[in-house]
Amino acid sequence: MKLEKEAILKALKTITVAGEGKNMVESGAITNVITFGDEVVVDMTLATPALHIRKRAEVDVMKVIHEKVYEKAKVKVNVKVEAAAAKAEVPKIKGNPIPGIKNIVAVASGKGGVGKSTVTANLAVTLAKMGFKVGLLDADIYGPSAPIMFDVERERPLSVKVGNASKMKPVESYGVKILSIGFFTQPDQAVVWRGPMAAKALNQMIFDAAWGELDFLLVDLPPGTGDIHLSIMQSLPITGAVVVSTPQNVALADARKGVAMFQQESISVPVLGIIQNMAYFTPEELPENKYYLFGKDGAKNLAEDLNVPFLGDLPLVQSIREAGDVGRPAALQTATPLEKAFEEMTRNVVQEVVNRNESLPPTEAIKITTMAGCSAVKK
Ligand SMILES: Nc1ncnc2c1ncn2[C@@H]1O[C@H](COP(=O)(O)OP(=O)(O)OP(=O)(O)O)[C@@H](O)[C@H]1O
Repeated sequence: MKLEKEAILKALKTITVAGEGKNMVESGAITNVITFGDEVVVDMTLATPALHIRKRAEVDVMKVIHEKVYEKAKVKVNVKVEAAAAKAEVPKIKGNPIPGIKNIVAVASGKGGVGKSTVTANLAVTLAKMGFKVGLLDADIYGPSAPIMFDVERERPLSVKVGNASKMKPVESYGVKILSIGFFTQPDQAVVWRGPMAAKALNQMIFDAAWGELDFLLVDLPPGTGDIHLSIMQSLPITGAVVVSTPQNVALADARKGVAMFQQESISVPVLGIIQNMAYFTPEELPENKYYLFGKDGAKNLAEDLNVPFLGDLPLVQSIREAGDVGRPAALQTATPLEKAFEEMTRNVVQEVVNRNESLPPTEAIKITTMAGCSAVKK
């Protein structure tokens, strides 16, 4: 099938970029269309840096070409954001970037127990396998699990000299530098943290630590949308947030709140996307069979509904749980379908970080000084 440029342009004239009156061709958003056989490359330039609008425009272009021109067309959309327009819309940067740390990615979940820490651990080792320098800050004050998941329960961060200062050296496992609130508590003791105490401990793990050069610092947040989340967002210029959810309705309702927390005007942390954990159950002996125990595609539909990227499905399999319990994240098992699933999810996260960094300036560590900021989050 040979596609005609004219037919593609005609189809593109039927859609608009969100928030713009004219169609994509007339508004000048489409800057070039090239066809080769059944392949189409569409170049677009958008005036808005908003990730969800870019994503929507990309999806709309693909959809309209498939619907109106050729359903099997191989479509590639290159989106550029006009820098001048992008700068006008974003706030001034006044946060404290952490020297040496390029990207800070927060991993959150609305509901507890959906596999946020498991996903973070596997994301971390997959990034490390891909050659990135990775750190993991386990900020889950209610149930720090990184020490178990990385088999470093008995280790403690050592003190090292950096210049004249004494700094905490993260514990390293599988190529990931780790600091966890669990290194400072007794495993069998219930620790009740007051907000300011927890914030102080976290601040030390962030700023009094010798993280060195990192491409990614993943922050495993506690479940929910509470005080501690605010403390972290006040302290850290977070590049973006990933929200983990299962497809189940109760988890989705909380994931929606999680996304809303990051998108609050007073917080404005870009949401890189949603990961669907426990998307389906696959028994080890019947790897082709999928059972949708918690419902099908709930988190995927939520991502679409909220106009945020969908970052991938992870199955519910016994080996993920076992690997977590023995302290060797499942993504380290090579040549398995699971490794592939973790790699795909990780590639999507990296791609969204790249997209985000191309379209927005660094996030500022937010300043919340009034109770209004807090109550807004608890809505
Ligand atoms: N895809 C999966 N397949 C099998 N087991 C999983 C999967 N994801 C998570 N688990 C298991 O589910 C349990 C909860 O996972 P995890 O501790 O990662 O959740 P969490 O959301 O971080 O919980 P918390 O609310 O305590 O922070 C663990 O036992 C973990 O091994």
